Amino acid sequence: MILTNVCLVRHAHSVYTTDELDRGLSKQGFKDAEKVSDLLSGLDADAIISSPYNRAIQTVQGIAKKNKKAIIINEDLRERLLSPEKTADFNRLIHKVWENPSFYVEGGESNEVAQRRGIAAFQTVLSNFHGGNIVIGTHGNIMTLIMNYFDAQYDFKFWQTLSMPNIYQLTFDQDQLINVHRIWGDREQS
Ligand SMILES: O=C(O)[C@@H](CO)OP(=O)(O)O
Repeated sequence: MILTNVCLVRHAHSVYTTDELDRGLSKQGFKDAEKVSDLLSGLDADAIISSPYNRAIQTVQGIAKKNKKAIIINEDLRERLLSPEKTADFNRLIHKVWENPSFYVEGGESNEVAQRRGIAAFQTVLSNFHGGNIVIGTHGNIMTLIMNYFDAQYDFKFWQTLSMPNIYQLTFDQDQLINVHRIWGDREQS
């Protein structure tokens, strides 16, 4: 049996602004990104991949350095776009998109649409690095949607429990998810 391990890393803390692309980690975020590197230091990573958003890149920069790997940017691992405008009622909208997978606001992505592009990217990574250890720097919603595709227990409630950062290791036999292990533990909670 040839197993592929994928560590999905939800980025560390970043102070929210509408600048999705460039805003980086906060002071606490940088501290926690070091803990991410420590926790993953035993992993002999074959590839470090990231969303193009700075906060995701900065979270996996340390582990890329340790493994002497350049970070591969994958646009389709960016966070799902809830709305192109700053939404006045984030809570209402996030509930709505998770209640109804095809619901979207003009210019935004439904759960179905975001999951489709996240999964397409994820499956390409799985086949390109078959049998390897992969680290992916990404975001809360798109990470939950990817995990949800393989196992429905990863849902809105799961997303609500995800701290910044967080790390889940998914183990695959071919394209079958056979194990999920949370690597970011209570000891590391910030
Ligand atoms: O935008 C952010 O900093 C937060 C919002 O909660 O996380 P994510 O990128 O995982 O959506």
